[in-house]
Amino acid sequence: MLKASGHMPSRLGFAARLGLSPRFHAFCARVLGLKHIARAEGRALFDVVSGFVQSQALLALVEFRVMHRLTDGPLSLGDIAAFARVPAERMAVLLQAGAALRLIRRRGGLWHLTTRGAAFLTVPGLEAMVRHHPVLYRDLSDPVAFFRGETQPELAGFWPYVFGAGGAADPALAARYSELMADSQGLVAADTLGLADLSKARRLMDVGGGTGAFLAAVGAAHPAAELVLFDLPAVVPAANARFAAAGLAGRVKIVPGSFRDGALPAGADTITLVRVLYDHADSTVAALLRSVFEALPIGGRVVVSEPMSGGDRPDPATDVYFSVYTLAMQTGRTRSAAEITAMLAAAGFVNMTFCHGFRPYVTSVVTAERLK
Ligand SMILES: C[S@@+](CC[C@H](N)C(=O)[O-])C[C@H]1O[C@@H](n2cnc3c(N)ncnc32)[C@H](O)[C@@H]1O
Repeated sequence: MLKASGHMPSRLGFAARLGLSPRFHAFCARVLGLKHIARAEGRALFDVVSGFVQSQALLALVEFRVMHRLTDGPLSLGDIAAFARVPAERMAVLLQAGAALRLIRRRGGLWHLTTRGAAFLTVPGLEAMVRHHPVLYRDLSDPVAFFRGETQPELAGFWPYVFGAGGAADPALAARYSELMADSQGLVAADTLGLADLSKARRLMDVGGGTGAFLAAVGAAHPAAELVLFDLPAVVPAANARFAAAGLAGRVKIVPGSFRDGALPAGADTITLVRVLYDHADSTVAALLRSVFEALPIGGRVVVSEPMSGGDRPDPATDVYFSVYTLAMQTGRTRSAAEITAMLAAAGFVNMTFCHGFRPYVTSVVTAERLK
């Protein structure tokens, strides 16, 4: 335990040395201006300390379908306790927590849905993500052993394709993870199309395109582009139905295959990799980027879209959530734009551009060109 009044390592920065001094904290608590900063910092610190309880309270509200039921109108504590089959005094604690998280609120003795609670229900993929979290939560139950690499995370089994095409041979499993991905693809597609100008793409191939949600969005935004979907054989059948429903069946070619097992099909002038790189180890990504380079013509362009680490400026969303999530997957890694740029350069690409995401926890984009 560090004693503030005792010896302090001289290599500590000035701000950290101040932060370790109880006298400095006492001083801040007395001085107007500094007092507000100290309180805000204290709150932020407590949010970090209590974050796991917040997310478990949210999961309970979701599993009891409290917010869903409130979309039909306000309800009393007794009604909610009855349909959730929870003793009223315990449900009162959960509802109070939900109100503190601004997901619901109490007015006139009844519980109502708030704008934030309604947004939670309507943002595609958010509820599915929360319901999927018990797996990640179990994986992190012993964080010391987890970070030492002494555990066998369950998440690695949830995303079996990261170990090779054979891992995704089970159609039921493939359908389960494809659904989770497709649910959240709406936001990713909207932000990717806002960050990268794809208007010049004549033939666009989406590698690791899942069930085609991104290509459907590209097809709607760019009616003249020809579209190609490349993904594992177990994943692509579900894409047919999506393209037929979107009236895109005639414009999309589906190519089943694994980018680990050989060259990518040539012919596209633009190749997109949406939430693909962060699933895989550096060696797999290096080989994939080289295959993308080989498949593109001179003048061709690659577009990488996924949540990225903040690198030198750590990002509270991506560097905590996605970095730990991809670590639990065992093969994945949440890379910064600088790391992705360096890997693109190593594959032969030039003219890299980085478009910082509007919502970095949804996606950011790096593009690059093949010029020789
Ligand atoms: C995280 S999902 C992203 C799906 C989609 N791009 C999206 O953003 O919703 C990764 C995708 O890469 C595909 N994938 C993984 N390994 C692959 C491989 N070796 N060859 C082709 N596709 C692969 C998976 O099947 C999956 O559809």
